[in-house]
Amino acid sequence: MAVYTQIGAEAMAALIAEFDVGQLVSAKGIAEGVSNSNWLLETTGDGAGGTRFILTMYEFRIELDDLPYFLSLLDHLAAKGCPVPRTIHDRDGALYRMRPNPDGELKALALIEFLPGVSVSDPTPAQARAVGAALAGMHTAASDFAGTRDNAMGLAEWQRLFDACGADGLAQIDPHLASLVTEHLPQVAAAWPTDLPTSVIHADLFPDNVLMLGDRVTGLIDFYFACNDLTAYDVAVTHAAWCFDDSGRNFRPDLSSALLEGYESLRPLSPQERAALPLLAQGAALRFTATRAYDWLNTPADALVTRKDPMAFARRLQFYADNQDIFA
Ligand SMILES: Nc1ncnc2c1ncn2[C@@H]1O[C@H](COP(=O)(O)OP(=O)(O)OP(=O)(O)O)[C@@H](O)[C@H]1O
Ligand SMILES: N[C@@H](CCO)C(=O)O
Repeated sequence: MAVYTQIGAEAMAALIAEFDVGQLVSAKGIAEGVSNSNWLLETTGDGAGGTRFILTMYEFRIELDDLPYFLSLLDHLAAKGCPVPRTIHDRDGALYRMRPNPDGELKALALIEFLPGVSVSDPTPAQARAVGAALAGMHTAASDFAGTRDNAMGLAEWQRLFDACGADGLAQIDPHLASLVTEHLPQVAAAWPTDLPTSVIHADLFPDNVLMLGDRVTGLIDFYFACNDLTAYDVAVTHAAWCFDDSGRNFRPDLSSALLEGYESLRPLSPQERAALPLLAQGAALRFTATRAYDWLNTPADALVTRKDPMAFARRLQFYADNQDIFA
């Protein structure tokens, strides 16, 4: 569940009155997600258009200084026709508001447009193709976005997270994990490209961050890892997230070709980008192995969240290292 902070009906109505969206009709906490508290709101809907909105209270992990980047990126992409929720500005034009939670801690809150659709758990090639095209559309549409943000989840951070886990911690997860990391991380780091095109990237485009109706992408959400980095790395992250079963044991070549075809229908990869994909995909697998391993060891047993299996991405790492020809 992800509603960490309770907001009473009167306080919610008063908060919503700060936006030109009509009066509050209902507010329901959303169970999905782990980082923030989210509510689905329905209003009588006057000014800003629409009657359904997502209210997010930023609880952990997000730096306040990064919020203008994330929220104005949504506006930029939505204005260019990408299936991305726009930010509803308050009556003063602000992208977010600050509000004390019941413990008196100031928290940031933002209202964004609700988009229809569901997250698929067993994608078809047609859906993978549509996701590839939506990713390319996003990269292209962001090319004139003025904001910049470094990738806080880049190579140096993977290294830091693995170090924090320690060899013993990694061995607790799986006896082979430490040697897998020691074998691949230095090689990937040494060969990491520096001369490929960069852009705004989503950096976490997993199926649960894509809303779909049939074969159509209706929403790209959760831009809270978005940053400026190698464009092809985002393709690699999306590939790692979409082209295997959850356990990482079974690669799906049909989804892989569909995703890449969809991507290249809008933004063809350069020969250099394509040649780098095997390495970038190993990097993507290392990134999610690192964060999942760290969370595995550091999430208290009574926490509300379900830990995600690091080995699902360690298996992808091994697969990408052993099968570099899949991107040829
Ligand atoms: N704009 C939107 N339109 C419709 N539903 C949305 C929208 N934004 C978020 N949601 C719903 O809220 C859920 C949680 O959102 P989100 O993934 O942003 O939360 P989070 O706490 O940041 O999650 P994560 O665990 O991925 O860090 C999503 O799974 C989706 O069901
Ligand atoms: N999408 C990530 C969580 C957010 O970084 C994962 O599945 O590990």
